[in-house]
Amino acid sequence: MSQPIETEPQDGPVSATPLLRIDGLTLAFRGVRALSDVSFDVVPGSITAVIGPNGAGKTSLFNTVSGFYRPNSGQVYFKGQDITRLPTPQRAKMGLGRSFQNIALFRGMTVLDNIKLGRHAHLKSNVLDALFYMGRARREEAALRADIEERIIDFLEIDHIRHAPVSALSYGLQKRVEMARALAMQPEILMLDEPVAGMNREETEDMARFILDVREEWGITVLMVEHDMGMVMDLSDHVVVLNFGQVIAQGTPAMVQSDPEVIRAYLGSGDVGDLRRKLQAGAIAEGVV
Ligand SMILES: Nc1ncnc2c1ncn2[C@@H]1O[C@H](COP(=O)(O)OP(=O)(O)OP(=O)(O)O)[C@@H](O)[C@H]1O
Repeated sequence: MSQPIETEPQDGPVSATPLLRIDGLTLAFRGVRALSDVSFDVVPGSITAVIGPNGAGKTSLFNTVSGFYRPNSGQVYFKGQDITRLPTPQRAKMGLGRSFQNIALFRGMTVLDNIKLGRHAHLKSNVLDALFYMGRARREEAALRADIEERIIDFLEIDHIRHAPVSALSYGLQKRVEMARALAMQPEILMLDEPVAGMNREETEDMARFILDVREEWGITVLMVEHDMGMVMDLSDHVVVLNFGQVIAQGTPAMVQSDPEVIRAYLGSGDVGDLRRKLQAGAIAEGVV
């Protein structure tokens, strides 16, 4: 039985038990090390971003945390419990929700039906549970579910498309529906894999607002992988930088933006994107690289 974990005592505000702790994760594919001894904490109520050049290991990390990959070594703790060996659906039931880099919706189904699918993480799964899960309790849960779905639809401003097939929607709206489905799982932590990839400026700003509101209004902790540096730096409380499967820096956006190793990693990979633009007025101009 795993023991609950606490963070090291810190200066400043009272330290909280991390909602998610990544502890020494190593993952290799036929000799290729995708992750090497990766460790960091996600504090409850935070927005934490994982960034890094192409091939740095971000998706591998997400897949390991959500249970699609088994690490070669290291642990993942969620709410103080070791979930490293737990199957994906059980992680979801515990409150770990995620969206995918490439939209994973049922394209022929309506928006509402896709959102309803999110609830399956909470369906009773064994026979005894099913036998007791009848009558009043069931009706009450159905009413509660409908209420949650309505709140999500309202929150994400997708009422006008609730009966539209997903395949008829713009890319930006599909990403929003994917977020709605993840919220329907009633997660405590929402893992977003490139939430604004492929979006235009307006769609990106909308999504950024929703991510902030998910934290502010719903109290959900957010862990995201994102290439859009402007958004990462604007939204995040904590940024973890991966390069070749290793954590090369972590801290506040201001700290990682001026970290010479981070700048070198991005410049070296050619995957500079708008980091260069963001940094030009700062660290690069100051000659740290
Ligand atoms: N299923 C797999 N089989 C073999 N190698 C893999 C697999 N998935 C990832 N890798 C390798 O692991 C390393 C990390 O890849 P990963 O996709 O996690 O990086 P990433 O940071 O998400 O990249 P991107 O920003 O391009 O999405 C790369 O060298 C990649 O080729």
